[in-house]
Amino acid sequence: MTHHPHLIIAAGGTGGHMFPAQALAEAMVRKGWRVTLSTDARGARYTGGFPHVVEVREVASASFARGGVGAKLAAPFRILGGILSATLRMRREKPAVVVGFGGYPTIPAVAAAILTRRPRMLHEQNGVPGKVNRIFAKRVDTVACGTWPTVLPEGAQAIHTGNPVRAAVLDRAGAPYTPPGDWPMSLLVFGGSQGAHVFSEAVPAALALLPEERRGQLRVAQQARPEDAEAVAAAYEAMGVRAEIEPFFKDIPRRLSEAQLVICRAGASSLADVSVIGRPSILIPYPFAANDHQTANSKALVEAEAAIRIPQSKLTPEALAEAIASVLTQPEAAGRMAQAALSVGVPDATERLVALVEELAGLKPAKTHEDQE
Ligand SMILES: CC(=O)N[C@H]1[C@@H](OP(=O)(O)OP(=O)(O)OC[C@H]2O[C@@H](n3ccc(=O)[nH]c3=O)[C@H](O)[C@@H]2O)O[C@H](CO)[C@@H](O)[C@@H]1O
Repeated sequence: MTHHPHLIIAAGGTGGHMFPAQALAEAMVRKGWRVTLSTDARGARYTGGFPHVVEVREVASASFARGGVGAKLAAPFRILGGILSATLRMRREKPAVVVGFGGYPTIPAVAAAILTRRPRMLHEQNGVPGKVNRIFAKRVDTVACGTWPTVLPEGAQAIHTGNPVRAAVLDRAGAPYTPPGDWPMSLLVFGGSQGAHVFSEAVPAALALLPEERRGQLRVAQQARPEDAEAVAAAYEAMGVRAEIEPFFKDIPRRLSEAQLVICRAGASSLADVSVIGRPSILIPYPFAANDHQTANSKALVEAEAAIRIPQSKLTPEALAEAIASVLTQPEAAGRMAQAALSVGVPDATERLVALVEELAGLKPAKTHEDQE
């Protein structure tokens, strides 16, 4: 019987953690590894997208943040129980590597890897780590960072891998950018996976301030929550702007590649998409994200002068209109922004994660920090 190295991937039950976990799982399965996913019931629902050879191991979900008083009191015991059974199992199984992607459901597997001294790493998607990754950051061999720089506890071993993006984004990586000119200009507006209510008022109000002839050249595609869609469509129609309004665009990669300007939040995957394809952007970080991590996420693009950041507290129609006009009326500057975005993008994030896993398993010589860019 051939020996397949065993990778345990632990990921919390939200798209933000699951998506990069899935990208790594697929790549490792292709390499002939046996992959086990450790997640909770919520995470198990995402696993439809995982390669079927991945074995899903559900852990009792025990978040301190959710549930009633009874659930909160029981949470530490459930977590301890989870750690204990994961530890006993890991002692038997001796996985080659354990990778945690963040979230409460990763506690048992990552803690067990620490207790049984298995090679282990974390992947942190955001510029400020979530609670669980912050606790474990110094007790793993490596923290692979989706966002660079990432604020980590002192002493943690950090390496920049970027956040994996989907195949449809990679197909358009660095697609030639058409700077704004006299032809129709496309403006793409989207929130995170849920959409952003503020954009439904702010963007039409900003476009209303642009000179009429400029407005006439615009083609807007805007993600809006279902309850806002009608009002947004009516606002654009009233000012003669051609607009497509959808609750969720399935073809964001194509739309990004065709956009002259993107207005979005600063979620980790959104920024990975924008920077791998390479488009100028106006970013309005979601102000209630834990530890304001979206502002941290946007740092690299803003410092590279690829993006204009407007804090939500300063998001007036005037400020947004000024930012939009500054990109759309300066084709050369817009072209430079698109190029600068590419310098932040990491199209080979999945390969970088794979290389780290192989290195931890002792299958590849360790890279020194100097080898990194
Ligand atoms: C509100 C909140 O706390 N959001 C968090 C959540 O992001 P959330 O999952 O909301 O947002 P992300 O930016 O990470 O991902 C959104 C993904 O959906 C795509 N998309 C979006 C709109 C659309 O119409 N079609 C479409 O395909 C985007 O291109 C992107 O690939 O997890 C991320 C990763 O931990 C964090 O960085 C975010 O801060």
